[in-house]
Order: sequence, then structure tokens, then C-alpha cells
Amino acid sequence: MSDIIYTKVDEAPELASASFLPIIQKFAAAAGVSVGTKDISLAGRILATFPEFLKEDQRQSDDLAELGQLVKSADANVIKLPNISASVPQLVAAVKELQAQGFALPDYPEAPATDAEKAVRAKYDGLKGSAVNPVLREGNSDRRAAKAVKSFAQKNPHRMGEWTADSKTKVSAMSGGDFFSNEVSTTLAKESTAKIVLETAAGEAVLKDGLTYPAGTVVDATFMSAAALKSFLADQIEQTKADGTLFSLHMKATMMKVSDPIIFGHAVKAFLAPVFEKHGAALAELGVNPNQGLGDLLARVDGNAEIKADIDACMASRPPMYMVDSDKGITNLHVSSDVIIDASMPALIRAGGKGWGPDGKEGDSNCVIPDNSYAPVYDESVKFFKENGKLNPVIAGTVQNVGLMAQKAEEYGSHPTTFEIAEAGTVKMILDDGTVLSELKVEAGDIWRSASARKAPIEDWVNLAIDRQKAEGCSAIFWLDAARAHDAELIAYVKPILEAKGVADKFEIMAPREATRASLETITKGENTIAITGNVLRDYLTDLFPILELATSAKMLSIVKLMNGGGLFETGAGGSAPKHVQQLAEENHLRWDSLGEFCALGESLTFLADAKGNEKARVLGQAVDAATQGILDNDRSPSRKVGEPDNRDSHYWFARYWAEALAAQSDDAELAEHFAPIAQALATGEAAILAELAAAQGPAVDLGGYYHGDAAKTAAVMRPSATLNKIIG
Ligand SMILES: NC(=O)C1=CN([C@@H]2O[C@H](COP(=O)(O)OP(=O)(O)OC[C@H]3O[C@@H](n4cnc5c(N)ncnc54)[C@H](OP(=O)(O)O)[C@@H]3O)[C@@H](O)[C@H]2O)C=CC1
Ligand SMILES: O=C(O)CCC(=O)C(=O)O
Ligand SMILES: [Mg+2]
Repeated sequence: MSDIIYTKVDEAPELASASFLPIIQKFAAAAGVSVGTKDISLAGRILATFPEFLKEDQRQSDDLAELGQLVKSADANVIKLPNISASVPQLVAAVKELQAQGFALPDYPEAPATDAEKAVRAKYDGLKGSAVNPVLREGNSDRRAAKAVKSFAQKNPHRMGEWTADSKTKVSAMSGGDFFSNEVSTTLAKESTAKIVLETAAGEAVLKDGLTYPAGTVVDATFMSAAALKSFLADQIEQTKADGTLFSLHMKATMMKVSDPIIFGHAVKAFLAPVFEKHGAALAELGVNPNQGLGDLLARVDGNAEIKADIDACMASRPPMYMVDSDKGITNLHVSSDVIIDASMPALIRAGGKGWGPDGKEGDSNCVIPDNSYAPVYDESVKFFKENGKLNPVIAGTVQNVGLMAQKAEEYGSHPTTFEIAEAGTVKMILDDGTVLSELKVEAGDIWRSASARKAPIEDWVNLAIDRQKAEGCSAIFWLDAARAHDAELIAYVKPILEAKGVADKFEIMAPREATRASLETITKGENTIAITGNVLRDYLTDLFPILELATSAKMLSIVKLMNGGGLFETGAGGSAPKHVQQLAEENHLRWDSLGEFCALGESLTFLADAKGNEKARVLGQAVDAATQGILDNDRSPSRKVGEPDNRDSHYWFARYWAEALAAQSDDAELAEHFAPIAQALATGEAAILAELAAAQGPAVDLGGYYHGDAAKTAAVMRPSATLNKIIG
């Protein structure tokens, strides 16, 4: 196993790796540090899942499974780039592309009938959604902006949209019948095995059996009422129209891969309610599944003039929709993974509450977030900015995050125990000793789920929070709602640990809405605070605050201290930026910012030095930090527009600053001597390298595939400077 694993992923970060990884490998080799790769891309995972369909030389090892083992050992040192969490349309597109490349994969069975089809479908379902992060995240999360990054943002403020008191933008959530209001929660006194059953008039059906939980696990059960959801959505469509705003729905269909596509499907049905009423049978005949979005629906009805006319008439009577791409007519409801709440809501808030409408103009929006567990965070943010105007990044302090994440904590681990209920009845969670843990009455169509959080991760999280607060000395808030069932169980863990350690006075505990307001007040004053949150808010807040403070979450430091001693270094807190790939393909400009990778690389090398006593790695890591500083000080980050420096230019500068820092240091003479000529060559070659990089931009390029690009073609596109390539080798 290599000293450091750099993950092979998808989309923009993978393109960036084609340019950056050769630099890392070349520099690391000088310190005897090996940097290998493991493939966790969507295409790679598909190929690894179906060896029986592939020729010998097409087969691929199951790298995710290997990494899943590695992160449970003290040896782990993994740099994890963002990867695709696939919706069904993305999965289907990836399979099509691979088939066209000659991989004889089975089609994705939409309505599996035979046992063989059901088996194939089960395998594909395992690849869907957030299938990677939960496997690798064997530790809790420490996400923050590095000091240099934060002070750069204060000195170079990004543009912020204006917030005005009369903005019509608002957040709308259900007032009952949702996961938030139906939740029950218990902490298990002893190790237990549980089953989930649905009792109906006809008898008892087992939904899940053999669930095992260690003592001390917090186990929740809750459900969303389909009837309440339907009436809420219908109301919101009407209200949006009355308000004269854009209708927008913000879900997390990737991480919440079972529940949220269903809720999304309800929204598609609600928006096109008259069409479903009139043409329900015909739509079913055409294989329409609203959970797969309006895009899929429109493709299936193509050619049916009557249905299309009714859709057009319905859309014309509806409020305008918030658009993903108004030029191409792609709406919020086209694909469930196009609008992902953690990125979409902060972008809208940063823009002063504006989204894009079908006319290509900005407008205020009704932001529909059905479940009320976390909607208050966005609602309170919107209210705060309406009252106080936009945040000023020049003086704003920072909100760091310590997130409970390990071992599939909370809602983000709940998909195996989430069910769309087929028939009215009572869902019970029953322990092996006969204890009925929860008992909830449900109707057909309700979405029932159980989430859990284990004792060891919870304690590790509280201790991490104590360490981080001690290191920062700033205010620190546990975002827990004493009135919510699950949070009350967590508070019962938190308080005794804080008291035992004598630090209870350093922390506050507040419900998400109050914590949002307190945190926004704190950073507005220029002070810092730590948000100590559960898994969902870890995800949401580490986009929300960075996007307001730094313009993007790509610049975040994301450290996962693995519970068994290893290190997982995530790059940034954002995703794989599909829009960036489109731009590269069309005009050979990659605006992806690798700052998250730079930060993660520095941490990973320092971790290696500490773990293995490799002092050369420490010197390399310190020089990485100097190079990152150089990128910021000299404004070498990629620009957004073709013809201006892009991702590849930033890598050239990073290599140069890195080599210069190594040549200049005196801790390791051998490394200094090794890197002096490299630094010299990079400096001498500056004009030629920049000219070669600039010359490449403009025309469309062929990468040989979107999900499974051709390595040679990608390398040719991403490494267009012969002068630089000669130095890097
Ligand atoms: N850790 C992980 O593995 C994560 C994976 N994902 C996955 O990523 C995909 C896309 O998700 P989405 O919600 O659209 O979020 P993204 O974070 O990919 O994109 C949102 C926007 O953020 C900006 N952005 C993100 N990263 C960078 C970067 N390094 N440099 C510059 N700008 C950046 C871009 O803005 P602009 O267009 O203005 O340049 C981008 O369009 C999905 O498949 C999702 O599941 C999402 C989050 C985390
Ligand atoms: O795994 C995913 O689907 C997304 C993860 C994410 O958004 C995050 O960790 O911030
Ligand atoms: Mg996120």
C-alpha cells in the first residue's frame, strides 16, 4: 500500500487531478513518499460491481471495499476528493457510456421482474446516491477555513448580492406530519438486535430483520405523512404564485437516497397534478416514475402531442420555476440531484435571496424545504439578512464546524432502514427481548425511517469539540434542540462529558434556529464560533458559512480524524462541479480551484510525518503550506473566464512555490539540493509554460468520455505545456 492514497473520482476534481497528481507524485518521491490512487469514481464502482459481465482485461478491483478496510486501520492516510453521488439519471447515463465503450454491462432494470433482474437492480441500487462517503468516514469531521484562507478572503472580498428588507424570498417548511414532528428516540441500555415490522389488518410484514446495535446507541424512528406532504406542496405552489416568486425545492436526494427522491417525486406530481390526474394511466404505461424527475418524464412523453400540450398548459398556469439552466430549459424539478440543498441554499443566500427564473432573470424565491428539522437554519438566515443586510466578508469572523459523522451517524446512515409504506398500519421497532422501541401509525405512501448514532462516535465527537474549543478559545455551540427527541438523547451524552471535563462553561446548547442567529451575530461582529453539530448540519453548515465568508466551500480544510488512528483528508467541502466540466469541454478552460486539495495535501504530509516519523514528509508538508500561501498572496487561483489563467496555471504556480520553499528551507539539506534545480527550471520556464497553457484554451476538447474519460486524452488536455511536462516528467 502506498504511503498516501489519492482518490480517483469524477468530473472537475478528476480533471484537475490529471494535472496536479503528477506534480504531487514527483515531489513526494524525492522524500521517499509514495502516492498511489484508488478508484472511487462512479464508472469505476460500476465496473468493479459487475466482473461477471466483463472480459478479463476489463475487470476492475473493488477499490472502495479496500479503502473501507483501510480507514479502519491506523495506517490510513487518504486524500479524498469529492465524487459523484449518483441519482438514477446519472447512473443510467454512466452505464450507457460504458456500454458504448465496449463494456457489456446489463441495463439498469427500471422495473425488475425476474430474479436475475432483481439481483442486477440490487447491485445498481448499492451504487446509487452517497455510496462512498459513509464507507470512508470512520471518524468525525473537523471542517474550517485555514487561517491563511480566511485572511485572504477578508482582504479580497468576493461579490455579495444585496439583501433588502422587502425581499420576497422565504423558506417554507411543513408545520406538522413531517420527520421533525413525528420523531421518537431512545438510547439502548444494552447491546440489542432489532427488527422492523409493519402490522396491518392482514397481518405482520417484516421490513427489516437482524439490525444490531451496541449498547448506548441512540435509535430514532419517525415518518413523513404523504397526505400532509401532498397538501403542503399543493399549498406552496399556490402561495408561490400569489407571492409572485419562483418556486424552488431544495432536497438532499444524494445522501438521503431513499427518502428524498420520493419527496422530490411528490413535488413533480404536485406541480403537474392536473396532468397526472388526466393522464395517470398513460404516464404509467410510458414508464413514468415521478421520482426520476421532470426531465425523464418529458423524454418519455415526447411524441405524445396531447400530453405535451396539457403539460405546457399546466406549466403556464403554475408559478415560474427556479431554474438549473434557463438557457437549456432545465428546471429545478428535472433531476433530483441537480439542486442539492447544501450548495443551492447558500448560493441563493449569497446572491441576496435570488435564483434564476425561466426568463433568464434573477428573482426572489419561495424555498420549499418540506421537513422542518433543519429548514429553520435557512429560514433564520434569510430573516437575519433581511433585517441586517448582506454579510460583509471583510470583517466577518468565521464559523468552524465539528460534526458528528462517524459510522453512518444519524439521518445520513438511515437509507437501509427507510421505507415507503405500502399499506396502512403500525410500524414497530422490536428488540430481541421483546421491548417495543417505537410504534408509529402510518398510512400507505408515508415514508418511515429509523436513524441511529452510536455511543463511541458520539463520545469521540464531544471530545473533538472540547479539543477544538481549547485550541481556538472562541465561543462554541452544540446545535441541539432540547425539544426534539433525538437531540434530547444527544444532550444526555454531551452534558455529563462537558461537566466531567470541567468545561461546561465554555459551551452553549441551542436549537438550530437560535444557534443560527447567535452564530450570524457573532461573525457579523468579526468574532469566531464553532458549530458542533450532527451529521446533516455538518454538511449544510460547511457549505453555508464558507460560501458566505469565502465565496465557496472549495477552500475548506476538511479533516476526518479516524477513530482507529488513521487520517482521512477531504478536499474542500463541496462537490464535483459538473458545470466546470461542461466549460472545459466547450472552451478548454477549467475553473476548478484546487485550494481544497492543497490544504488536504499539507495536512496529509504532516500526518504522515507524525505517524511514521518521516521528517522529510514534514518538510514537504511545511513547503506545501508555504506554496498555498504563495497561491493566495499572489492571487494565482483560477479565474472563471476562458482566456484567463485556469486550474492548470494554478498548478504550475503551486509547483513553483512548493519547489522554491523546499529549495529555501534548511531543515533538510538533501531536499533543498534536490529541489533547487527544479525551482530554477520552473522559474526559467515561466514565460514558455504560461504561453503554452494559454494557447491551449479556446477550442472544444474531447476527453473520450464524461464518466469514464480516456486517460491519455485527458492527460493531453490537462497537461498541455511541454515545458512543464519536461520538468515534472
Ligand atoms: N464530498 C463529496 O464527495 C461531495 C460530493 N458531491 C457531489 O457533487 C456533485 C455536484 O454537487 P453540487 O451540489 O452541484 O455541488 P458542487 O459543490 O459540485 O457545485 C456547486 C458549485 O460550487 C462551486 N464549486 C464547488 N467546488 C469548487 C471548486 N473546487 N472550485 C471552484 N468552484 C467550486 C461551483 O460554482 P460555480 O459554478 O459558480 O463555479 C459549483 O458549480 C453531486 O454529484 C454531489 O453528489 C457534493 C458535495 C460533496
Ligand atoms: O456524499 C455526498 O453525497 C455529499 C457529501 C457532502 O455534501 C458533504 O460531505 O459536504
Ligand atoms: Mg455538503
